[in-house]
Amino acid sequence: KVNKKDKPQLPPGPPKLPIIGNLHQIGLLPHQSLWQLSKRYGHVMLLQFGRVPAVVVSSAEAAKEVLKIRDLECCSRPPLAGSAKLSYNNLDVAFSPYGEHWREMRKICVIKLFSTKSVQSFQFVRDKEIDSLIDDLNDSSLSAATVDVSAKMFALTASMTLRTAFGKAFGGSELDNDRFESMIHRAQSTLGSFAASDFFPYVGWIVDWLTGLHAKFERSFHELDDFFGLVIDEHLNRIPQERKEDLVDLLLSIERGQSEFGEIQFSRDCTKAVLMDIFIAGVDTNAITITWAMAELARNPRVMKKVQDEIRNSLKKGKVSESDIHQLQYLKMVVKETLRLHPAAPLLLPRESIAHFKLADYEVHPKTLIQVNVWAIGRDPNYWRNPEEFFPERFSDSSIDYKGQNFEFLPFGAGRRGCPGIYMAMTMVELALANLLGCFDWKLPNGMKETDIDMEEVAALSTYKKSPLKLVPITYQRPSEDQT
Ligand code: HEM
Repeated sequence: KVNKKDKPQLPPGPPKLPIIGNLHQIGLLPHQSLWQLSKRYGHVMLLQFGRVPAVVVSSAEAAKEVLKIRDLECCSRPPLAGSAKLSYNNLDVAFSPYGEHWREMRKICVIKLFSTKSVQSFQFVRDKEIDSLIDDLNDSSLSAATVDVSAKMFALTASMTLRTAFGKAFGGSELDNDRFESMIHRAQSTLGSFAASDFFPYVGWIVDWLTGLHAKFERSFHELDDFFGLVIDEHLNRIPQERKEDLVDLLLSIERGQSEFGEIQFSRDCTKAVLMDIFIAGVDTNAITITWAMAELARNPRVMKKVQDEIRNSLKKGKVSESDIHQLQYLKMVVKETLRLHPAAPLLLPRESIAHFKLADYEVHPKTLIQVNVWAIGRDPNYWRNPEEFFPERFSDSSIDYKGQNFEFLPFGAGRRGCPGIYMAMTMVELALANLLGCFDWKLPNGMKETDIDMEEVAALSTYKKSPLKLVPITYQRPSEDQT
């Protein structure tokens, strides 16, 4: 006889329907549906997505257990159809399961591609892109034109990433801006899709064929693959004198065995899979963060003025450069506050347990999908006073940072699978924002009030602002005594 007290207890969760389990309870914004469910069933809850058990974590304490104390048990990724397709069968970093391949690929990212030294070596790229952005916005200011900030920020981060990774500008000959943007969004939506084959083994693929999801995955894969193939061919055919080393050159040298990373077979597909990660992780997340920050500032004129004053008074010059950013403490708080309310990946990337373990006294079995709702944790009144308010001052005199040590604030995740691109991301985001705010004042278009700014979200792999943010830039004229 087993005493009831000694029986392993599974986490609580909502009742489920036959076959689909709880899938019907996940709406278009899964982080919000899961947040509502967690209010009823607790900060560690168990759901069933078709045949797959899923544990959803919605508190800092449980997040710490998953991402720190039990990191090793929780650091794999589930085999999902969309990500497997785009990552050349999980040859990349972000979606590959825990193991030797992932460890080596991650090492390449941390030591080579996204290291401080590598990011700093591309400062000239970011400088040039900021110059063109400022010129462009000055033109809009002259004609008092309304600017689509969301689209501009996408173009900016796409150009910065493309030129860093591929040595080529956004809107090059093969891909115009619109095609490039839809290619990225299609890939995002492929990676963020719920495929029937993910949750219904053996039969789900039939549903994916019938609904056209399979064809969507194939299309997205082929357009990315063709693009990467073209870029790689261009690099291979370049005459040596024209070479200016970018991330593709680095990956090709690893492929040729000309580097210290010899533990895995680094094939052409590995190169393409890492390029896919850089694209997907690097472009949209940064653009989304800058756009949310601008939307919050446009809604909060007090904060907008305070951050502009900081930039203009402490730097006493027009364009802000990277070496100036450390002086802008309030700007850094604005970025943190944006990441708290609008983490680009509100449920992080999905994890999968690889062993049996206990979480808050509940049993978790191997092969359980694990989702950490950092969006809900960032809005939890247990950790944040007036959590819905955009109030960057909450970070002054506080050591809370986004680097994965403070579990109430996890926009980049934490632990072994935490984001390795934090430095690259923050360099781009802070530089772009400092220049948007230092060089321009921002007005709302005709007759619009602050409260009219729509903050609705759309979820794909990342969660972005549903309606594009439209604002009118006005070039800031520095008072003449400051012009030195
Ligand atoms: C504001 C910008 C960004 C945000 C909010 C962000 C957020 C995240 C999050 C939440 C994860 C999953 C962490 C986890 O599972 O614990 C992640 C993973 C990752 N990010 Fe970022 N990221 C950003 C920018 C970047 C950039 C610029 C790069 C590089 C180009 C990058 C590369 C990656 C990679 C490769 C992974 C997978 C790591 C792994 O599975 O080992 N990210 N990021």
